[in-house]
Amino acid sequence: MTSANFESIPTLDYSLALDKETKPKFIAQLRDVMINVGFLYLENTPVDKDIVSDLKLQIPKLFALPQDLKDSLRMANSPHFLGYSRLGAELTKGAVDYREQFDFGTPCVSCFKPGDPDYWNIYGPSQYPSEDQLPGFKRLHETYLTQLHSLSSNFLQLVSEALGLPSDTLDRFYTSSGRMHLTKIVKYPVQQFSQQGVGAHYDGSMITFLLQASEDHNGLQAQNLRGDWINVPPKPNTFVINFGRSLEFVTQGVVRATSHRVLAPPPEAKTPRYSVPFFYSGMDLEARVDGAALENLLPPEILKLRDERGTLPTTESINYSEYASDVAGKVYLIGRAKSHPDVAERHYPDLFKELFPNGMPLHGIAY
Ligand SMILES: O=C(O)CCC(=O)C(=O)O
Ligand SMILES: [Fe+2]
Repeated sequence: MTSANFESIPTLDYSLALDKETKPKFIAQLRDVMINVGFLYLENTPVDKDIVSDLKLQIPKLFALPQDLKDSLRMANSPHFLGYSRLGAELTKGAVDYREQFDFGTPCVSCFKPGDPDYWNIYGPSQYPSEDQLPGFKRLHETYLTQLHSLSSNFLQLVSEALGLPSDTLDRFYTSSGRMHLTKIVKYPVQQFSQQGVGAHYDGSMITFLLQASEDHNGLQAQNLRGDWINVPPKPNTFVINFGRSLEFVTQGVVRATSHRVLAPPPEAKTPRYSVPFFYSGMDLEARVDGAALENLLPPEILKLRDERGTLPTTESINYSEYASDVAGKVYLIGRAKSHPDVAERHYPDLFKELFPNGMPLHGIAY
């Protein structure tokens, strides 16, 4: 068994899950890791290695586009919170994040109609540089997203099985085909002084698949049950998987949403750090993912493992607690609005006033 006070991040071999003989071993390892650690490296996935290496080559070119072109794709254009954010535009836990990023969704057409709840407007089309500006990028990235989407839905089934439930149990939160999953392409430039790349937080998505696209950079850290920060260094040919608050809520705390953060590269790093998180976040907008959702389904022996692990006495992350009372779409919108108040002010003025009664914040709330 791994310890909830882990000192390093375990690695799971996805190929074990694809073979009938070895699948039970994989499921047992996954159960242990998702209850005690909430973070893992996944190796031997079916994601095409050539697509991953082509994407890694394209990322510096994406950020090297002229600043006015990047600004023309700014997130404030988009009610779906998709687009470009300049360095320092995002806030986590009351402080500026030193990262520059593009947020994209899996291909999606907005289904929002006037009169719908405002959170129906959070899924919609992405803003890409044109084919002339960055040849091949959109097609490559969308192919990558298709593969990550397929890996996510297969992995979610393994999570259900590791909970001792039928493999399609968690699919009920993702029933419609038109949902959008969120991804970011992120650049953390070298900083002269110690700075947060992104502050301590939980993810809201059920599962996050992170590609650490700069092989030689530390920076990502996960928090164990004692509150210590543990390095999650890049490991070639793997994805880092972590679980988010919606899965923690829906499993009544069995699966750990693990607090994590990124330290910006220090001057000796010399080069920026790049990363690509893919959030399996496109749940049904009206889904409730509170503890009642799977009530009476979770087997007592699984709940016992949770109780033996204990709960977190110390954490620096407190976000996404709204899952206890609001539907998934609303919680997603609140999280996005708190991270990007300028987008919220423009496209969701009523919500902006509710969240920021004193006007545009100098510092964000805990997202
Ligand atoms: O860039 C990373 O390595 C992690 C980013 C992250 O945790 C996030 O965007 O939620
Ligand atoms: Fe995260």
